[in-house]
Amino acid sequence: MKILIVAATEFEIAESIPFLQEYQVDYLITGVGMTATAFALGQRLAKESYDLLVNVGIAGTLDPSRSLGDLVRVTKDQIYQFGAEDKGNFVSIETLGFGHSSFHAVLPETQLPPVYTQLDAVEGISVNKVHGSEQSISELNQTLSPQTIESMEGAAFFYCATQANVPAIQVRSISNFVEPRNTKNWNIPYALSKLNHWFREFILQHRS
Ligand SMILES: O=C(O)c1cccc(C(=O)CC[C@H]2O[C@@H](n3cnc4c(=O)[nH]cnc43)[C@H](O)[C@@H]2O)c1
Repeated sequence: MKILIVAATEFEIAESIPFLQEYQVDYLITGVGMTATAFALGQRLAKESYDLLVNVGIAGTLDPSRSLGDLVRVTKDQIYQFGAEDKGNFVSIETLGFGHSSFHAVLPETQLPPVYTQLDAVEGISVNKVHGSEQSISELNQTLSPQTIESMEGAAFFYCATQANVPAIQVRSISNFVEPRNTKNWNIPYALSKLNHWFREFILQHRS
């Protein structure tokens, strides 16, 4: 099975690049955000065929019961607030009739290994602006499930995979809580160490 590992930045998968080269697993660095992700992945999928796309990265969580470094599988991801404002109300892109905002993981026909299936399944939102104020976070808490995670790429990744009809999964390691901005509370090195360990194990289990 031909796998493509997709990450926003090289930094996020740097410690595993020698491993990916040794096991001849392709990887793609897209750049941060939905636009960069869609362009880079769209270009790659126009040239190469894959059996499974794996989006890996870090994320914030709304869930106070989580620990930094927890790994989650994202089964559904939405482009957050994709639509229009109508005075005080939000009108979704679906209601406007211009498309979709939510996209899903699609599993391949062959069973994925326990290292994936045993992860907690959560929903994600993809944003252009990381939430970082009491007011905007309180709106999130009123409208989303408490387990929701936030990234800047996930929905674009699922969108591309859906358009290209390729199975795709997304796994994120929690680097921070979605809270009023304080990056001193983030633990990116620990989250990345857990993430890299996870996807190396995923590749090994998947091959055996
Ligand atoms: O503002 C800073 O100083 C800062 C320092 C390190 C990283 C950032 C990011 O915004 C990283 C964005 C990057 O990581 C993902 N990510 C991680 N946590 C979140 C989050 O709470 N909300 C949205 N995205 C997050 C994201 O997918 C990007 O790839 C800032």
